[in-house]
Parts: sequence; structure tokens; C-alpha cells
Amino acid sequence: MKTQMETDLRLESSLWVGNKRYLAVLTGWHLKWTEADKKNRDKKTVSVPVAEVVGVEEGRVEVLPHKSVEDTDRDFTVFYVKRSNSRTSSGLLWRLGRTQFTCPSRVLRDQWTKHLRTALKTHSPLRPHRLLVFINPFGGKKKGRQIYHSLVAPVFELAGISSHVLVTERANQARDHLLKKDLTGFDGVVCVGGDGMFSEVLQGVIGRTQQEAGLCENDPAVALQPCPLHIGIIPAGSTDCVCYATVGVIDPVTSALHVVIGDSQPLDVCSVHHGPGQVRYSVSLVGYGFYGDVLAESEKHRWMGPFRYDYSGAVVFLSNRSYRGTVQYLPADPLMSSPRDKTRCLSGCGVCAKSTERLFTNSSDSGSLYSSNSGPFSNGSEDEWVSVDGRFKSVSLTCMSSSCAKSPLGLSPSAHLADGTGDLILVWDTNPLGFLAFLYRHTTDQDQFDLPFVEVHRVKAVRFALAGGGEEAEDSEGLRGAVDGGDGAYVENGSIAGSQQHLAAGANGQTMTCEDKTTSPFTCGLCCRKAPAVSVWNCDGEILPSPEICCRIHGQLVRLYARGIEDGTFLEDCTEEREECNRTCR
Ligand SMILES: Nc1ncnc2c1ncn2[C@@H]1O[C@H](COP(=O)(O)OP(=O)(O)OP(=O)(O)O)[C@@H](O)[C@H]1O
Repeated sequence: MKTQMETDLRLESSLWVGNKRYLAVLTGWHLKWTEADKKNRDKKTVSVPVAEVVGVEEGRVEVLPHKSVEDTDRDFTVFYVKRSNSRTSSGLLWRLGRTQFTCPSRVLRDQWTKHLRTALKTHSPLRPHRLLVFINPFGGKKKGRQIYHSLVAPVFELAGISSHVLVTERANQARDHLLKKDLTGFDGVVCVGGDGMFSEVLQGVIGRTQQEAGLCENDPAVALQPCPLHIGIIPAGSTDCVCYATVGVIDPVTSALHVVIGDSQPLDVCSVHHGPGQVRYSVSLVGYGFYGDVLAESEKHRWMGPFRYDYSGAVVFLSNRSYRGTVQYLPADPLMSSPRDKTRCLSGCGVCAKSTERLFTNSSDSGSLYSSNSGPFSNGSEDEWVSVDGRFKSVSLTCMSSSCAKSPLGLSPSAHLADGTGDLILVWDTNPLGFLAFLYRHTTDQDQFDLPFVEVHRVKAVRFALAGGGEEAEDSEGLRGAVDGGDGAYVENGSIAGSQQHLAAGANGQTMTCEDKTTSPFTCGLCCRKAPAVSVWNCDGEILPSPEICCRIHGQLVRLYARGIEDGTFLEDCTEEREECNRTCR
């Protein structure tokens, strides 16, 4: 049955596109045009959802690569999202589609533009009108400004968005601005840069929201307030992992189009509490051991540019370190999903949708994403926590797949963007060849968890403590000393092996012990004779000052201008113009 709105907006007439006549129809939700003079079988139909129309202009208008306007009486130009399959990425590239219609009269032209604009307002209520844009001029290949002005600003202008642009002059300027300045009237914040820039904006947007809500964000027991400002990412960094994992391609035009049509992708965020009153937010990687060491090592070689990560990865791999520690985690509901179920979190993901349902229908459920006073740190119950003690190559936690161009499936290929959980990956000490196999599998489609020294758990919270009640903390200056260029306190890399898994089941405190997975550390004798006893945490590219941390996943704390990775398989048959096919060409 048609709604009143659809009936009011319906418009149907014969229009020309170039030298061909089309029957154009605007229903409430779709704009379609079908070749009028062809026989049935050959008829070509293009169908665009109104929600994906970017803008409508009178006359003959071109926007990219250069703007040109020819003000004619009977023409109007429609700009819309046009998809093409990207062979190199997991998602779909979006381009600015453009079709120029010629009407028999000016009156009809004005009717079409008016109806289309009304349909846009009605069917895309989340489109931003005013955006705060931060550009990091030094991110990636230092092309942030150029990318924004040549590829993004024209699309924003076409969509009628007014942007307040700030080119940063120092690190953390965007974060400080978001924490302190007046943000009235902005619908969203856009960062032009890489993951570091996104992280700044994330800290700022979450911090500001909690300040305004009067919440103490440093307390892991506090359920944080979801952020009202959307975040847009225009990729212009070196890795752009968050963009890749949420859109599937690293492409500024695709990301700009997601912003203008007001797409909205909720995202889980991990609050990482390190030391009294210190909190950082992470979406992609909180990693200890290998990932912490690589970051610490790479800080010493900033002059190498992005190559420093490959170089430091090799150095750290050769030094063959492992670290003792106690990891505790609060498992997520295994009935909802598992990190090894081989599913992928694609656009319209059912697991995330179920979490959204829980979020909005049952906020008092202790397992719910936002239960106000029953979070994992406030219920006082240690019953469900699982404790693991031993020697690890790496301990990492991620709230998303963390895929990127180098690792197309990511750290945890079946992680979900918005299900209120994170994936904890424990890599026990092993020989260098085993660890190399683990690392290598990240670059292929082989299962990196299918190795005897690797465990993965879907969790709601994690704690990490140095083994032996922090006795090793005195050695913790080792790696950080190395970062500062100082002489750290090194110890002999002895074989402190041992692992136990305690599963306290309910009040009777049952304990399960699993076999020792830890091997004696292998030392090559050249570069790995001495190693620091304590590593550092890499929190989305920042080194944390304390090795002892606790983390909590906050379901759907922020929203991105994105929609998750679109599955491109159905586009195989769809031509450039997206001729109508039986499957949905959304
Ligand atoms: N004007 C500036 N001068 C120096 N540093 C800046 C400036 N603006 C932002 N930064 C900092 O630069 C760091 C790196 O920036 P960004 O993430 O944009 O690029 P990248 O490191 O090349 O990419 P990626 O993080 O994806 O690997 C960020 O942590 C950010 O805080």
C-alpha cells in the first residue's frame, strides 16, 4: 500500500537524456528512468534510491574533476551514488554518478527539482548540514589538504553541507578542540588523515560527551554515554585501518559520499584504563608483546616514514621476545557469535542488529551493552572471569576485524563492528618459525587461529597484570627506556614457563586447569640474548605508560558516517549504469 507521502511525491514524465527519450518516475523512495523507445527486452532501466541521491542542480552541471555550470531553462542534473567493484579491496568503490535530464518545459523542470529536493529531505533525515573538518597536513603522504579540497569539498558543497575546516598545526589539536570549544550546530566531525588522526577525534568526541553528561570516564565501572556527533573518516594516512575495516576500501570519494548521504554505522569502543585516572579509547588494536614492541621500536626510526613499521617488525621478530603476564577476561555470550564462526561482519550484519535490539529494548539486562550499573567492573562478581597465566608472544584485543590493505581479513576476520564485544587473541610463547607462520597467515586467507599456540576469545572486558603480582614491574623500564633511548634494566631471558587457566564456575569456585602451552624461549644467540622482562601496550598506535591495564568494551558508543562493508558479489552483472537486475542494486 502506498503512503500519502509517496503519492504526494510521485512524478512521472517523459524526459530526454542525451538524444534518447526516457520514462522517468519518482516514487517516494526511488528515482527510475527507462528507455522509452526500445522494445521490451532491450529496455534499460536505471534505478537510484532517493537516499543515495547526492544533489539536484538546475542546468547542466559538472562537479568532479572540475566544476562547470551551464544555466539552461529546461535541464536539470541529478548526482547520485554509483558503485563499482574494486578488485583490490574487500568493499565497493563509490563514485559520483551524474545524469543530465532535459524536460519539455521549464515548468516541468522546476517541478522535478522541487519534488526531488522534497524527497531528499523526507527520506534522508540523517544527512549532515554542518560539519567540523580536521585536516592533518602531515598524515600519510602529506596530501590531506589536496585530497580534501579537490575530491571532498566539491561533493560536500554539492550536497549543501557547510564545513568549518581546521588544518591542524600540532598533534592533539583536534582532540583539544573537541574537548574545549563550542560545538553547537555541528552534526558531525570529519577527520582527514590516518588512524592516529581518527584516534584523536575519537578521544575528543567521547571525552566531550562524557563531560557534558557529567560522567567520570576514568572509572571502568561507569557505563559511558553514546556520542551524538557522527564521525567521518576521509582516508589520508599510511594505514587507514579503521576506514578499511568499516567501508572496505580506502578511497576519499567513497568516504565523502558516505558522509553526505548521512550513513550511520555504530561502532563498539574499548576503554583502556591504565593507571589512576587515565583512560584511552581504542577501536582497532590494544596489543602487548610483539605489537607493543614494534611500536616502541618504530618510534626510534620515525625518520624512515611508513617503512619504519616493516623494519621494526623484522627487528622485533628477530629478537624473539616473549613476556610473562596474567590475562583475565570476561567472556561474551557464546550463543550470540564466536570469533571462529567464519562469518564476516558485512553491511546489515544480523549479529550487530540483534545487539542494537538488545541495546534499545532491554537496558536492564546485565549482559546488555549499556546496563547502567551492572557493567563488568561494577557488579563485584568475579565469578565469570577467566584467568590465564603464562608467557606470551603477544596479547591483543580488537573491537573490529582490523583489516587493512596488508592484511585484507585482519587481526580477527569474524569480529563485529557493533555487537558490544571484542576479540582477545593470545599467542603463547613459541618458536620463531611458528610465530612467523602466525604472522604470515594474516596476509593470506589461511586461519591464523588454527595453530596450537594461539587462542581467541570473544570478550566483554579484559584485565592484564604482570606475573608474580607485579614483581617484574621493576624491569618495566626496560622497553620504555629503550624507547627513550635510555638504558633499560634488562634481565636474562630465562625459561619462566607456565600457564594455567582457572575457570571459576559460580560460587563453588571450580577450577579448570589446561595443559601448559608454553615452550622454553628460543634464543638465537645473536640478537636475542637479553630482552626486557616487560613489554608495552600499543593502544591504536600510542604507547601506554603502564603495563597493567583493564579494558571494557562499550557497545555502539560512537557512530561513523559509514555502513559497513558492502558485499560486492552481486554487482558482477551490473553495468556502470546499474541496469535494473533482479537482485538488489542498493
Ligand atoms: N599538524 C600536525 N603536526 C604533527 N602531528 C600531527 C598534526 N596533526 C595531527 N598530528 C598527529 O599525527 C599523527 C599521525 O597522523 P595520521 O594518523 O593522520 O597519519 P599516519 O600516521 O601517516 O597514518 P596511520 O595512522 O593511518 O598509519 C596523529 O597521531 C596525530 O595526532
